Parts: sequence; C-alpha cells; structure tokens
Amino acid sequence: MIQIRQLRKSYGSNHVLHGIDLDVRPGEFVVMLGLSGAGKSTLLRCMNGLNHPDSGMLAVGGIDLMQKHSRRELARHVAMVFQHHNLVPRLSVRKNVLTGRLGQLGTLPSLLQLFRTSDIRLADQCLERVGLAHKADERTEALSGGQMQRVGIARALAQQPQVILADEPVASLDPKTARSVLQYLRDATRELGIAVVCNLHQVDYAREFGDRVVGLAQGRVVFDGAPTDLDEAALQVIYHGEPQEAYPRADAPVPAHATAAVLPSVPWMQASASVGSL
Ligand SMILES: Nc1ncnc2c1ncn2[C@@H]1O[C@H](COP(=O)(O)OP(=O)(O)OP(=O)(O)O)[C@@H](O)[C@H]1O
Repeated sequence: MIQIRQLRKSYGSNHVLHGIDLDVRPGEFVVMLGLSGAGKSTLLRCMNGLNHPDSGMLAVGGIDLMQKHSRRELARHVAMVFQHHNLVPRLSVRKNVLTGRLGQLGTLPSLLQLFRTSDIRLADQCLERVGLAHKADERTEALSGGQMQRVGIARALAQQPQVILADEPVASLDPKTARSVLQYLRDATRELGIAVVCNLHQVDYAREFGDRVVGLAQGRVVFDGAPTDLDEAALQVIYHGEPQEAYPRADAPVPAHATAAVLPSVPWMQASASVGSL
C-alpha cells in the first residue's frame, strides 16, 4: 500500500529526511512518533504529494509519487486528516463530508457540486461510521471540536481511499475526546482495510491505538516495531538519540486484520451512476 525506499528530502541546505525505508500494509494503523522537527510532517507531505522528495522511491496506493501524477488521481487513493480538520464551518455536516467526493466527479459536476445520490448515501454511511449520522443536516460550526474531527474522518472515508494520512489529528482535543476520535479512525480503517499513517506526540495513544509504531529522529527511522516493544529504552532512542541497534525494525509481524483487503471488494464503496444535486 505504501512503499518507501531511501527517501531523501531537503529544504535548501536543511537535510530533513535521510534515506527513509518504510512499508505499510492494507489495514495497518501505523503511529509515527518523534521530536518536533524530526521530519514526521515532511514525510507525510511527501506521501500526500505535497512535497517532492529529492531522491529515493515512493509509491502510495499504487501511484509512483516520484513521477508526474495528477492531484485528482492521488485524491482517489490518499486522504488526509488534519490537526485543524479544515472543514467549512457554515456548511452542513453532510456537505463537508461530500467535499471528499469532489475528486471523483467530472470537472463540471465538481464545479457545480452536483453529487450523485450514491455519493450522498456514501456520505451518510461515513457519518454513521463515526457516530454522527444524526448531525448530517446541522451546520458544522455548531459541533464540538471532537465532533468536527470525526467529520474530518468521515470526509476522508468518503474519498474511499486506500491510504489515510493523519497529521496530529487529536493535538487540540482533551484526552477522553482524543481517544474516542482515534478509536473511530482505527475501527473504520481496520474494517475497510485502509492503511493509516498517523503522526502523534502522545506515546500513550501510540501504545493504545497503533498496530505498529515508527520512531523518527533527525530524519531517520530509529524504531520500527510493535507498541509492546515501545519501552523506556526505545523512547530514549526516539526522543534522546541513544544508540539504536537493539530495537526492532520493519520485520514486525503482520497484525491479523491487516489483510490484503482491497477497497473495490467493500460493497458500500462501489459508486452507482444516478445524479442528484445538493
Ligand atoms: N516548508 C518548509 N520549508 C522549509 N523548511 C521546512 C518546511 N517544512 C518543514 N521544514 C523544516 O523541516 C524540518 C522538519 O520539520 P517537520 O515539520 O517535518 O517536523 P515534525 O517532526 O513534523 O515536527 P512537529 O512534530 O513539530 O510537527 C524542520 O527543521 C523544519 O523547520
């Protein structure tokens, strides 16, 4: 689902990523930890096509991101969940979720926001997955921060992506709400076989929600293993730059649910052709 080999990225003379190797499988929830400035967001932005790497190999959802590709094509495979959810406050919850479908529409329907009835049905199913079906017609600005983040997740699911990239999605939420948001994200992606890479600063959440934890320090992968291997010594490696030889690498076992599930086999993810407008 995600394949990265010897990926390098610099901003001018600032060498940020120094040869990253990483594979993420369908249905796997990978939490990325690391100090501020370690390069986590830069790596995520490379995976989302927003940053162009200097060298190496990077394929996400079958798209070779080292080559020229269209944003529309990428949006069919990769969705983002942002720290500040990036919703339109005055729009209804359903319309915000439907914006996740814009990349799948033709140019004219996309400009006119002419959604198919199947898109509307899909948006409602996505809202149901995050426990917000009853809020579909409300204005988004009336929701709490945690609810807005769940709408952001529903919008990402509505893209029917193979990969979701989440950059500190719970940074501004209280611990109880944050756990509930991560639970919704993990459950939905696990059931749908979506690969997730989620940047977090909270080690507790990494242990609780990650199938696998990747630690980045100064642009290098210094830890890659199961959450149960994330002991004090491993944290020293990630956060204090201690030697790394003793730590597990990418040969961590595949979690039972991380199967080769592919999205077209998920019934509700198949679009029909009828057209409707909102
Ligand atoms: N657009 C940019 N232009 C120039 N330098 C950048 C840019 N984005 C990030 N950097 C630099 O790249 C390095 C890594 O930043 P990055 O945001 O990837 O780290 P991070 O691990 O995500 O940090 P945080 O946890 O604080 O978000 C930093 O030195 C930062 O200043």
